[in-house]
Amino acid sequence: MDGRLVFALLSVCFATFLYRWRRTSCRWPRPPGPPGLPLIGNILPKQYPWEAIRRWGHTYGPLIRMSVLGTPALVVNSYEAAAELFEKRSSIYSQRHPMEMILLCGMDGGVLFETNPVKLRQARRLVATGVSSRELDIYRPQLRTHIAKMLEKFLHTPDKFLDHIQHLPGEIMLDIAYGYTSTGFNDPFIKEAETWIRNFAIAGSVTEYLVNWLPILSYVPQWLPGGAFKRTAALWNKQAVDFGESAFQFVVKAMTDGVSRPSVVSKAINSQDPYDRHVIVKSATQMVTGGADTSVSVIETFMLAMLLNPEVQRRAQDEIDRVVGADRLPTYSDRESLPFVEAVMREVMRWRPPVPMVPRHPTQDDVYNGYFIPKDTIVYINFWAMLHDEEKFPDHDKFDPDRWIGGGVTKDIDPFGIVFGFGRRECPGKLLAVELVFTTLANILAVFDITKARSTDGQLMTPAVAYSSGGISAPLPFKCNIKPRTERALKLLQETLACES
Ligand code: HEM
Repeated sequence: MDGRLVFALLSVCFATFLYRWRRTSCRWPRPPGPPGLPLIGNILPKQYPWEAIRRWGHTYGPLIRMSVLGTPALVVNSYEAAAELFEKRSSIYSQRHPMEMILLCGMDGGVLFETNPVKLRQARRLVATGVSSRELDIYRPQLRTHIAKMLEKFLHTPDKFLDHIQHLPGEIMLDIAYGYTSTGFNDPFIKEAETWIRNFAIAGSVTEYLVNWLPILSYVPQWLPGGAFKRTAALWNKQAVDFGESAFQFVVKAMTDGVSRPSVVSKAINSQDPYDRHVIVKSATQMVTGGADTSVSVIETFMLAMLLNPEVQRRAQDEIDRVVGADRLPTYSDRESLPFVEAVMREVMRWRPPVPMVPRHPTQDDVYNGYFIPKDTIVYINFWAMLHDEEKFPDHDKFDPDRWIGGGVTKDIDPFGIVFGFGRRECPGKLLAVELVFTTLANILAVFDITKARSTDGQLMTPAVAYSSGGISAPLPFKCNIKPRTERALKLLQETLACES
């Protein structure tokens, strides 16, 4: 080999070594963490990794260092550390890189994973202004109609209640994002959206795909054994692109034909301050996925909690009967007058937060509490650990809305201040989510009793509290009995439906 080439190579190696040595021999220690296996590092349990990491916190404290297949990661388990890093130091901790599987599936960019600051600002603006409190006034009647229609489905096919809940937020999000009205169960567009939502949740899971921790695997050809994930990614990529494009084109055509309805996308297309087309297409699809599965999980958790805690259900229903009366169904404007229903909603979010952890990527080296956090570490915010902190929530795994009655709710324990994230990347759909969830919960309570179902041999069945372990965690399928509470409640529902139609 040419001597100059050897010299150049040696120089590069030496410079790399020096750079790494300088960073690792930095005078600050790294945060503590569980010892890992050589090369493999730490092995995260496939089920509920956030709970395992919460328990590690008993030994290692609020910041936990891990390494998975050579990729360094840090998990923030406490509210105090999260508020400091993601709010006070948000200029360092507001970046989110797409995981490798998300990249392979073409689900990167948009509001969730844009790394270009100009496009990210556009994307945040698009969603934040699209579902601001002013815009919600426009969408409120649609929201109520969708909820009333779901209650009607509960009435006719109560055993399919999980399907009905699954469809509700997706239909609302398609309506708000694109002005699209679903034609029912077999609506092809809804099906496309649901496929995209499902694919997205799996691709973004911390434990589902090895390539998310070992990006070099993305070079494995599709046809090799072990390359199946590449075939999956190619299919999901096509589905993601097809869905984003057809949804966007639906709005463009409706606008051209003069029949478009108010929507986030039509508002963005008409904006005086123009948006990049890609930003609109990707951010709108991510709004659908960001708003759908999260809200589904919350409503399903509510059903499970009511089933398992009949006395809580009765107290919430009594409050609605007392405050709202028997002449109408509850609306969002009743929220302040229904403190126990509010406490139920708060406890649902705390007990089983739909998004247990999210990743961020510091854009520069940092030191927190005497610990060194290097720039390229993936930093996970463990919302689950914050909401299951035994010191703040005694008997933390018990569903107990009374935690929220009578005392002040400080920021460090308020689930509404935690489950939607922190700082500049906080969920931009928070207002919509809270309104959607509150209105749905209050209306279900007003119209229906939720009780245990019976098995074929007549025994009452108590469902297990078992959840999926993807990026968004939701109850595994369970059965329950849904019956209208009174003739009066039924009549009110029918009147509401007639009025909305
Ligand atoms: C109960 C329902 C919901 C929960 C628990 C939830 C939770 C979250 C969380 C934890 C994040 C990440 C925040 C962070 O990094 O700190 C997020 C981001 C996001 N959410 Fe929500 N969300 C919900 C509903 C919605 C709705 C209805 C929308 C519709 C507009 C939405 C759209 C988004 C978007 C677009 C992002 C990405 C923001 C960014 O990365 O800058 N979410 N959400």
